[in-house]
Amino acid sequence: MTDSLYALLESRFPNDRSKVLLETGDGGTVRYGEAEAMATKMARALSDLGVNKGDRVAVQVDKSSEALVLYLACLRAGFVFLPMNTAYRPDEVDYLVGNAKPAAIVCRPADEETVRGIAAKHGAPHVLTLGTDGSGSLVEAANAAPVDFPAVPCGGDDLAAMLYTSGTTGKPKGAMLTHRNLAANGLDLVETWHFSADDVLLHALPIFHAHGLFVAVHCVLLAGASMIWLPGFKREEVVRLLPRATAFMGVPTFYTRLLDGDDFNREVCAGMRLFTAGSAPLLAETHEAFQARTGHAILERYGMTETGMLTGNPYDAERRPGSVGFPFPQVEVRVTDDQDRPLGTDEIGGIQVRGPNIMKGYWKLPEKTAEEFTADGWFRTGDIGRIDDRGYLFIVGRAKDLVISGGYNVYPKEVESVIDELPGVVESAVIGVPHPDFGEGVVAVVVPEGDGAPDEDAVIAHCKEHLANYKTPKRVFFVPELPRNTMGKVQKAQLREEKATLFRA
Ligand SMILES: Nc1ncnc2c1ncn2[C@@H]1O[C@H](COP(=O)(O)OP(=O)(O)OP(=O)(O)O)[C@@H](O)[C@H]1O
Repeated sequence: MTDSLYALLESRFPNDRSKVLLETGDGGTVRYGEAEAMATKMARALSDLGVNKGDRVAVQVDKSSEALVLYLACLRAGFVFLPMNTAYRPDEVDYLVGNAKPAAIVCRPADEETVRGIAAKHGAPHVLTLGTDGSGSLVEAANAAPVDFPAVPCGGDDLAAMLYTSGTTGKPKGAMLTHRNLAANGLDLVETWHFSADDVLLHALPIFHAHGLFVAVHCVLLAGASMIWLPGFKREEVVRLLPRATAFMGVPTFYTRLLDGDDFNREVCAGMRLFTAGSAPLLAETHEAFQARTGHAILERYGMTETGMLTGNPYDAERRPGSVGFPFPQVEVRVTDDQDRPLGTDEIGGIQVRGPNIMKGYWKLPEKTAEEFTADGWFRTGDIGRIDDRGYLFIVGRAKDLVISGGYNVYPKEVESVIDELPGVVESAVIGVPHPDFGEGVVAVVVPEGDGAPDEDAVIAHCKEHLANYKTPKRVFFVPELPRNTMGKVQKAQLREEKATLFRA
């Protein structure tokens, strides 16, 4: 008996292994049977080097079909897959390698020399390379290995993957995800979102993050479905290939970019049954514009690296713009006060979650882990929200974004919503920056649209009309666009840094 995620996935693979698992945008294909055989050979090659069950395999490579096969190989062998953001610079890789102590590092061929230096410094025994065209020493070693490596039995509690998160608040922490965590969440999603063997998912997300790696890939594998595998999000490619797909998963910026041209329309989406969004809040107006253009209501869901997916708008009932919907079947969600006491309908507090999907803890940080869980096993997400009388969850902000001005709590999301109502405003980001009197002063950064955009005084006047004075921005700045990372998250830390000395005498 094994609770290995690999065993579960394999049990769901189509009987006919000649079915296409993925197709690359330029017509190349990988069949289920080929992926299985190659994963076996890669597992064998890494194992022959001395990588053992429970060892971390750190990976910083561009998206390719081989990179996906490497993930499967690690699951098969019981290695802990540790994907790294492709944008990480050597210092960041150095930190992660020093912290995670991987037995092997797989990197882009061009980074080999740098990574070898990092590996030597931290005693990581093996460095292998993987290029986007299937080149590199990892594939060479796998090609030379026999198709002979029985799947390693794993317990539900054994680690399957480790993803580093929250670089925005200090040093990144490794979220330890077990076979049970990933399996439970994957099964919830496949069922809730009605994935079947007939689905074709257009995959344009990165795979170093939970969204593209777990949410998207597990839905496909657990349903025995297929995917079109793009190296990244390119608007023209997505518009070209959508007519061949049934499902698409994106971060909000994917959707605003798709809407940015008339060639994206109902016809392109005729065969689609599901669009999902997450990783960052989807603006209600994007949701509405998308529905008007395509007839599809984007299904917004909410999750975290540490927890997998937590809630989502319903598949069969109303998908409400601005809400992140209901808990997935195996997930419990509550909103609490500072003392972990559950709050009532529409009361705003910390979002806490519980279920088989919640991580085991932060790697080598037992104290930090203990802080994030209540005594009875609820995980503190750090997000702030409310649940309405129909059970829909709304995210109001993030605890780490909270601004405390003159002793009062200001939830940036509330102020942003008021500013965003103004004609001529595309979107806004509200931050707190050091202020000599108030501790923190509220500052708004606004993206204007067209000629009718309001000026600083107009934004402040509008806020004063709808919000208490302490919530009203003291200053307003205009920028052509907000700084975002690859997952579409607004980089508030960067904005705070830019404005850090604004109120200094
Ligand atoms: N649909 C959504 N609406 C609003 N916020 C969301 C949504 N989905 C995810 N989020 C936000 O993303 C957070 C989870 O993001 P993630 O685990 O990627 O790391 P992070 O905390 O943003 O930090 P880092 O990117 O530095 O790792 C959630 O806690 C929530 O704040």
